Amino acid sequence: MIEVEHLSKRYGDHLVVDDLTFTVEPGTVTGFLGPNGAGKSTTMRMIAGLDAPTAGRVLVNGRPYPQSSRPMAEMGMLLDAKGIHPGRSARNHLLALAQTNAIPSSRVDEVLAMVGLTDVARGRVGGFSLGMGQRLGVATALLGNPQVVVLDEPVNGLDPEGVLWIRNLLTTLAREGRTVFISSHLMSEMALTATRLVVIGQGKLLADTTVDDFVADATGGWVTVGTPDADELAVLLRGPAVEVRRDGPEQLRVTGLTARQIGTAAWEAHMPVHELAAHQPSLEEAFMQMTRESVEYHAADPASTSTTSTTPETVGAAS
Ligand SMILES: Nc1ncnc2c1ncn2[C@@H]1O[C@H](COP(=O)(O)OP(=O)(O)OP(=O)(O)O)[C@@H](O)[C@H]1O
Repeated sequence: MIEVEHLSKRYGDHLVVDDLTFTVEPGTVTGFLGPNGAGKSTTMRMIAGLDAPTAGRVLVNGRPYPQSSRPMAEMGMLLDAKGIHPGRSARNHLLALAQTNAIPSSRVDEVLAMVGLTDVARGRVGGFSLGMGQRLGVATALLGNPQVVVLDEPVNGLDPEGVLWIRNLLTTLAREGRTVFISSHLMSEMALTATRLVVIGQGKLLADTTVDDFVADATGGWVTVGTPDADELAVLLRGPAVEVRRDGPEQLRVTGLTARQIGTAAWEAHMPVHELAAHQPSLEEAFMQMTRESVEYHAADPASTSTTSTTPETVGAAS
């Protein structure tokens, strides 16, 4: 379990993490979301004890992580997959870590097999692709068979097969009762992998909920209604908070009412309905809605910037 309690981090006059409190429970994959610069990596670094909080604290399995006597068995982390010496082989990198952490060397071959690097384990890490480096980072995180796994952007650089692999791996780790905390910019991936979400914006907690509730709470859903009485039903349904749009000769798009309310209204008015389909916003749409106010780096409208130069901020568009 990871307990983040009133955690803050200030760099100069910039409050990068602002009084964050949340708990990451064992047995589930929890996604960590926020626009660029929201403070996710800084929070993960404080969880790892790599950055000292300005205020508040983080407990990993009940105590500050730097106090752990068996750190690699307590928590495995992937924070920067590039932080491995390029001249070393993957196997030697893992062996060195195993030796200094009292981990049997047989575990090295085990994790190499788990991440699919057995065949290239004796090759120099400097020659690895981004995806291979990412796999080695995951192998490093899992070396101590940790109870808590924290991965910053684990999907980065992985091909579709790799994405599927990491999704299955994370789900299996959670099913084994471990605490799994991952950040990702890929919303569709997060929707498939995580069951809980912690969302932050400008360092502040915006949501700590399940993926299902996060999407259900977002506005922007609509109901498609198919009926030969489209004009009459549109008149019946329209109201101050209800918008009805014609999508086809026998099709309406209704916002502001549930499928159940529409079905009941049509039935009471004796109007036949041959299609009634509720559309929920995607996780991506829900995320954009929630974080719109706290996005630090907005992409400029291309139409309005066609004659101006592009600044670094506009390149780093919010994802
Ligand atoms: N060592 C540092 N010194 C000063 N400012 C920093 C430092 N580290 C991070 N920041 C600032 O803190 C803010 C949050 O950065 P952080 O990397 O934690 O965000 P993030 O949510 O991980 O972003 P991204 O999604 O782009 O990776 C940014 O404005 C960043 O410039």
